[in-house]
Amino acid sequence: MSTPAPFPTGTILGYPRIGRRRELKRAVESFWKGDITAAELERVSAELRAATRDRLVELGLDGRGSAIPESFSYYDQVLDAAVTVGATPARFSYLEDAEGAVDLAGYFTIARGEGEHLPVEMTKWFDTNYHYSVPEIGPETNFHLASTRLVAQYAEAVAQGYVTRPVIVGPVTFLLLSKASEDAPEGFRPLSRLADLLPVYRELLRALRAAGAEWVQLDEPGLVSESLNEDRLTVLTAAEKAYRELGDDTDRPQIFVAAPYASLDDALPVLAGTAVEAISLDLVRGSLPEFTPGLEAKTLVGGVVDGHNVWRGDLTVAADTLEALRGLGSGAVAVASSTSLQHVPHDVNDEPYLSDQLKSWLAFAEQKVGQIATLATGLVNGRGSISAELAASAAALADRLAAPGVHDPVVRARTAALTADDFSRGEYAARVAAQAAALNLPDLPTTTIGSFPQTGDIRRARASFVRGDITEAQYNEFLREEIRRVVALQEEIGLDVLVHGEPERNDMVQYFAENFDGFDVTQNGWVQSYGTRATRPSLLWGDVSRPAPFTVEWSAFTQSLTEKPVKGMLTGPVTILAWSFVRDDQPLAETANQVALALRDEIADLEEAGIGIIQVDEPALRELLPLKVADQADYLDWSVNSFRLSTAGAADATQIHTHLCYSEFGVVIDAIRALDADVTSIEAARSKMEVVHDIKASGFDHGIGPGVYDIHSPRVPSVAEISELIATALGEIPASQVWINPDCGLKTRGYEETTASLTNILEATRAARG
Ligand SMILES: CN1c2c(nc(N)[nH]c2=O)NC[C@@H]1CNc1ccc(C(=O)N[C@@H](CCC(=O)N[C@@H](CCC(=O)N[C@@H](CCC(=O)O)C(=O)O)C(=O)O)C(=O)O)cc1
Ligand SMILES: N[C@@H](CCS)C(=O)O
Ligand SMILES: [Zn+2]
Repeated sequence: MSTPAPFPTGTILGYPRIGRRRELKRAVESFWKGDITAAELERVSAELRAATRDRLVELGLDGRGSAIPESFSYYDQVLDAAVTVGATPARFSYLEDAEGAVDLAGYFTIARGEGEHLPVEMTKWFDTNYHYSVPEIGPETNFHLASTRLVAQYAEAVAQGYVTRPVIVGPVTFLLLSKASEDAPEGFRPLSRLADLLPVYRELLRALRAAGAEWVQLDEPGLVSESLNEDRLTVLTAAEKAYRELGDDTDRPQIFVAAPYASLDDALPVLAGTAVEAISLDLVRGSLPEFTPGLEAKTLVGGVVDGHNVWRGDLTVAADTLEALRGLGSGAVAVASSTSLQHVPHDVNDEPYLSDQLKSWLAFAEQKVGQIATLATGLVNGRGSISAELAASAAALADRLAAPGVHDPVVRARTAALTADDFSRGEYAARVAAQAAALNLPDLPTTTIGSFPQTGDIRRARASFVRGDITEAQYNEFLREEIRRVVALQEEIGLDVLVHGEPERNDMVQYFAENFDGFDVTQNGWVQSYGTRATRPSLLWGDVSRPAPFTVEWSAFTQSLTEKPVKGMLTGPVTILAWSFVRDDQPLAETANQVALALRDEIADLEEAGIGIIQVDEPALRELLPLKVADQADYLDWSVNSFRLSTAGAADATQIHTHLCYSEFGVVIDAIRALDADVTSIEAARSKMEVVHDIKASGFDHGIGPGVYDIHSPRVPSVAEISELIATALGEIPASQVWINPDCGLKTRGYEETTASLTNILEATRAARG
């Protein structure tokens, strides 16, 4: 390498790519529908990328100094890496051209499936609410450089006048996040293919260098996690091999290894011993490392601006941390976001309905870039040069900590007075007897998870109401009519425990945030959840309480329509926290208990209104599990306790359900038992009832509804298939414990497949009862 360019003093690890108004979602979905061509989609995307680069320079990043990450993705960054290295699952090989490359349509087909070809699996990305497409790797995977899209994007930036920094998931993380392909032999480990994968990365790096790239970013969060399927020594050995081999190549851009979401710990000395030129440290989640030989030759990139949350934070603390980092080695220090900013919305100033005070406490992606530019100035010109910004940040933080609502004495008194009794219900045996007498349910009771299809009509009616085009009375009557239909449908199908279908909810967390004190919701604060789907995480800024009942009216109305028991439907405290941006000025456990008490109040009112079954959903229980093993016990303790606090006020005769999905729950099965819900419905169909073995092995003795219908696909399961799943469950779990239900809510499905699937479920259940 000739005269290496220095690492930029201020940078970010990645930027939201969906567009301020979800332009990418609209363009991609239009392409899927055939309304626009691939070329038109490429044009919209190129415009988005160009606008992002321009904006990042306006906000203070160095446009010619490799500070702007090329972190765009049409759908998912892991899928991008897979198609780059030629890892097309065998069932999609028909999508490949003679060079083994797939085009844009093929790329989406791998993500979404086609006909009989199931899509690649999707699972959560570290401890975030982002979901990636899981690569499938086997001995047969023919690694080769199959896409040079990243090189083309770099060239596009150059043509725009910039020198940017291409970003790709690094080889170790890529393999750690992969699963064994269908054709792989039992026990095959994707990481065993590292030696075959590295030459492809080397070729890609050479191509980027040839195009002029000074720096490339390889994302390696796999190195911070202790929760992936390989032992630590294997991971460290792989990291050493990967970065020694890539580092020793001379014809490459300088390598920046990014390690977000926690500290690198023992992976840091490993990287320090290789030739990579820069390493990022997540100094928000992780702590400052000790002096490590080898680091003096690297640029240490301090991730001091939280990429995973929206608070403005304390810039002085960030500046102090950077100083301490500088003290660690004699090399260069730079400032960055702790993670990619893909986890936060675009712009606080794009929120017309938030108060100026709340906005002054917040930093979304644009504001965070501004903070990084400020800290970079401080690194170069000294603290004095940014004293005004440091003072403004300190003032905003002081204002936040003293604001009414952030400390509500009534809420504080309530949590302070909690005793052990508040976390426990009566004996399970007594509950079973009381519920049997109250509910009179058949063997193998059938139910659904809560939501029925959120049709375009429902979303349009809500949009009309929000815009003021229809009155509240009109909107409510529309919802009641929807509920009448859903109840009639469930009675016709023959379900035993009915639901209202959740038509009034825009989102299972945002709806609660709108009805609790201590929260605000955003108008445009979209954050990508997966592919073209996004959510608007709520802002949990203050002490939480519930001013008035809000689900009771809907549940009571529904119960008035039927003789069958209606299940009230709440979102649990852990999930509300996991899917919101949560205040960072007190332990999560304290905030979780406040939310739990707000839910407890709602449960008391539901009981009062005659609702005998109440479900408290905790799909995100597994999601917040810390990446470091040492932190997991404490998390499971407070999360389980908050669920228990929310439900322990219920009478013995009230049947408490919970529901878990979106993860594999085997590792937290003891925590699930400890929730002490009377009935737990859990995603199982998608993994062909695998979880049932864990349930049996754990001695789980409460009600359990392993899902028999994979609601992630429009496929209607046949009676025979469902019967087989029921038989598997009954082979492991006593029939007296078993409930029959789908894997999850039906909100993303259409009515046709929903009706057909539920009808088949009932037919299979009747046969099993016989
Ligand atoms: C279940 N999951 C959830 C997570 N987090 C949550 N907070 N909520 C969740 O449900 N995390 C894990 C998973 C992630 N899975 C999903 C699945 C599906 C979506 C999704 O489909 N999102 C929609 C947006 C949903 C929504 O909030 N809708 C609003 C309306 C917003 C809107 O787009 N309005 C239109 C106008 C409507 C019209 O005229 O048709 C507009 O503004 O243009 C609502 O219903 O009121 C998505 O489109 O991405 C997300 C996560
Ligand atoms: N009650 C919710 C749970 C989703 S995880 C639903 O049915 O959509
Ligand atoms: Zn679910």
